[in-house]
Amino acid sequence: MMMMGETWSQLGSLIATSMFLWAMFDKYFPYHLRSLIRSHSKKLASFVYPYIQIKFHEFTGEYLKRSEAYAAIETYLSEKSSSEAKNLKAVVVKDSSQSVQLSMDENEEVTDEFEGIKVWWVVKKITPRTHSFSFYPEMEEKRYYKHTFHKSHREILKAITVRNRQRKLCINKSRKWSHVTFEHPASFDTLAMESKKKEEIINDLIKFSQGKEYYAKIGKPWKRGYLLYGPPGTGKSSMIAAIANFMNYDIYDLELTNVKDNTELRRLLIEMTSKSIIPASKMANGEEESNSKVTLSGLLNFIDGLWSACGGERIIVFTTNYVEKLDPALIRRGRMDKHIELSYCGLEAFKVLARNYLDVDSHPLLVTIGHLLEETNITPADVAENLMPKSLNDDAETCLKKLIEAIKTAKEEAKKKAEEEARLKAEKEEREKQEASQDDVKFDKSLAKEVKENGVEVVIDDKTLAKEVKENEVIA
Ligand SMILES: Nc1ncnc2c1ncn2[C@@H]1O[C@H](COP(=O)(O)OP(=O)(O)OP(=O)(O)O)[C@@H](O)[C@H]1O
Ligand SMILES: [Mg+2]
Repeated sequence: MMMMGETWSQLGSLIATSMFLWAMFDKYFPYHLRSLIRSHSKKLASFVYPYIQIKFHEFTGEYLKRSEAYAAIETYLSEKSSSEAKNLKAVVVKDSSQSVQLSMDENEEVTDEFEGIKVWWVVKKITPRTHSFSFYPEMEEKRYYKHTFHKSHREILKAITVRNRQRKLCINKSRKWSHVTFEHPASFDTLAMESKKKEEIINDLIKFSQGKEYYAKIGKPWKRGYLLYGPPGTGKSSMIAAIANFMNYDIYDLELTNVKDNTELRRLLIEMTSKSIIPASKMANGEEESNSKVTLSGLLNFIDGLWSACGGERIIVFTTNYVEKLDPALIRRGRMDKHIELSYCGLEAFKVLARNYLDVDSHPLLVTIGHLLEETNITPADVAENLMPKSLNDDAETCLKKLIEAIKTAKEEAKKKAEEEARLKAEKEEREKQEASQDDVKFDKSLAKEVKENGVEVVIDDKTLAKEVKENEVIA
């Protein structure tokens, strides 16, 4: 640590000397010689100071908002600095806890290792040179964290930054995309579904992300369509978030009812960046199509055409609660390459939720719940809701018992619903039967009337009618 500080101060004086020499050169050397020296001086500077520095200022923007990056670094370094740094300051955390957090004092330096790369952090303070009197001199001081690393790591850090870059959630409002930071915590780890199915999806995504050359070779656009289907609350939206997080993609949540016409749709689609995912859904009754000038099938057709012309990887995820009601043309392979069913909660999915929500890996009640889940249709959303502790006294066992009760209730309700449906079905069938026989009577009566008007005797049964008709024909 000391060594680093010393090296920097030596470098500082070396740079000051070169600045003086530079001014001399600038004044006395001819232009072409100056430009030659300038090009070499860059190499020299990077040779004598082979480090890259990044500053994170505490206050940013027009309204001097406290930077989230600065706050995050402060929190991150508070633990490190309390064991390493000699000069610390105590800050009261402004949340409900009102706890005290130790952070680095000005000019204090902390060494850190990031993915095997040595980096240094130092906090600096700028005090403005002002002659005016201020009641709050500390308000005018500006702090920043300086992050230093060797320039040989530039590429690796760049790759890490890309990997950790913040994802965007874009929505189309008043003809343009506007975005907020996408911070959904869903991941494949937290997604409740069978591990085999999960692995299959992950492998598919990895294969797709590595497929740039392959797609180019087979002459297909680098895009993939997923169809997620299943009842409400089975994790379709959660899976879209997990895919975006896993792939590091931005989400373009296209609201078709906000799109004026096809020209606007086309422009919005072209403006989408690479590495993006577009969710689309269809309601069962086609409601969206009546409200919107552009339709889902229109969107899919555009995507087929437009995305073929733009490079870059893109995923479209289509979700529905009613796969059986979809037009097969919408979900044919090539458009929706992989069809994934999200279903009611089974034992394996439940175990993911129990680990997530209660930190429970094994418990005697899991067997009971497993049996109950086999006999009952309950969504992961309902299971999750029941697993969540609702009061300070709720421990894992209380929550599991609550879930057992909820599954039993759901089972009971499903039984009642099935019985009710069976009763309604029987009633309907009975009604239809009666209506059919009334129709027969009506038909017979009108036939009888007609026959009578034509001077033929009333006939009731089919055989007699057939005979009568035959005879009439013969007479005719
Ligand atoms: N498979 C799952 N794994 C983890 N959590 C889930 C899962 N399914 C549902 N949940 C929980 O239930 C909530 C609702 O789920 P989600 O929004 O993903 O359902 P959905 O299938 O998209 O429903 P809808 O068809 O109504 O859009 C989620 O926020 C999550 O907490
Ligand atoms: Mg959803």
